[in-house]
Amino acid sequence: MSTIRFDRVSLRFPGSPRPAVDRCSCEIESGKLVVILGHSGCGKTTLLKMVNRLYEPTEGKIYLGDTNIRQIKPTALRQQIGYVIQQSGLFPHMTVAQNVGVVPKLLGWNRSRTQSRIDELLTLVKLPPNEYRHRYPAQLSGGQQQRVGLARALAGDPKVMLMDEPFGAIDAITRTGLQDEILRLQRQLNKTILFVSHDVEEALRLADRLMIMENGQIVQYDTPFNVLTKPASQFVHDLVGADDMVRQLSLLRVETAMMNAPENYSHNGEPIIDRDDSLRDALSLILKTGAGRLAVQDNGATVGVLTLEHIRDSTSLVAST
Ligand SMILES: Nc1ncnc2c1ncn2[C@@H]1O[C@H](COP(=O)(O)OP(=O)(O)OP(=O)(O)O)[C@@H](O)[C@H]1O
Repeated sequence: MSTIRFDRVSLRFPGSPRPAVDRCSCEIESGKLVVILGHSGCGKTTLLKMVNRLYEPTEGKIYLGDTNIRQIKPTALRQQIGYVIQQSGLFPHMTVAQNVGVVPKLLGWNRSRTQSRIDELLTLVKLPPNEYRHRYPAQLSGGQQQRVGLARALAGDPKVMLMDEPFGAIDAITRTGLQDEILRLQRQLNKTILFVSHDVEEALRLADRLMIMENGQIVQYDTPFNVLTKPASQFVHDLVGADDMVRQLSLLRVETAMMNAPENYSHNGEPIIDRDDSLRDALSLILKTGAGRLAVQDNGATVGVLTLEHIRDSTSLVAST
């Protein structure tokens, strides 16, 4: 089990008047992507760094599955947890292949297993191994460096990934592409991911669950849809921009409002939309084609249907808050 559970976790840095993380309790379900969202200084990174024991809580406990992480040696723990940070953290004097091979080497894998894992991972993050294997980090763009950082974090096949503003320093267009990659990879790999962001659009786009933090505390932990439609406080409402409907339609994914396809559903020529597309895209497709409903697809398979009513239901919920 790769559930992460925080049990009344606090951390007060020495000499600080108030805790950076204050009595946080919550459970991250196995296989979910949870985005920690909040203003600068609210404790996001501090909470994240306690999971791989870069910081130790001053109170409370953190469990990985059923095990209190204090019972796991930090080095062993970090081999089980992938870690991606903003500035990729690649070793500049090592090639791409050597960087990705760091954890397999630590785990004592032989040369051929390590090499094939490196090629598999570079292919997974869309960097053709023949072209990129021998390059140094300085010979890559910022977005490519982050892809290598991601491949490196995935190398030991960890069940848990910690990602601390991994795309924070990347331009907006590359960033959207990398977010798409994360969604695609997550469908394929099903990791438990804790992802820190202070970008609302990124958070709403990626998260299965949003963890909203304010002054070291978790003030709401829910799906993006519920956070937008039922913000727990004025602070959350203002943070996520809960009264801008058009913006919300462009941020919420089709899958948040669709109805799952019935078991015997067969595609009948309806216009097709991807489950990761926005509700705004879906609305314009309905208006453009005049279709009664859209077939929602994932990798060519129909997984749901979406009608104007589904979209209207989601916006009327928003409007009523
Ligand atoms: N090593 C440290 N020693 C003392 N105080 C710290 C330390 N690291 C962080 N803090 C303080 O703890 C609080 C939370 O910091 P943290 O880095 O977790 O915030 P954050 O939400 O990740 O912010 P940002 O979005 O700016 O990265 C801040 O007030 C910060 O100044």
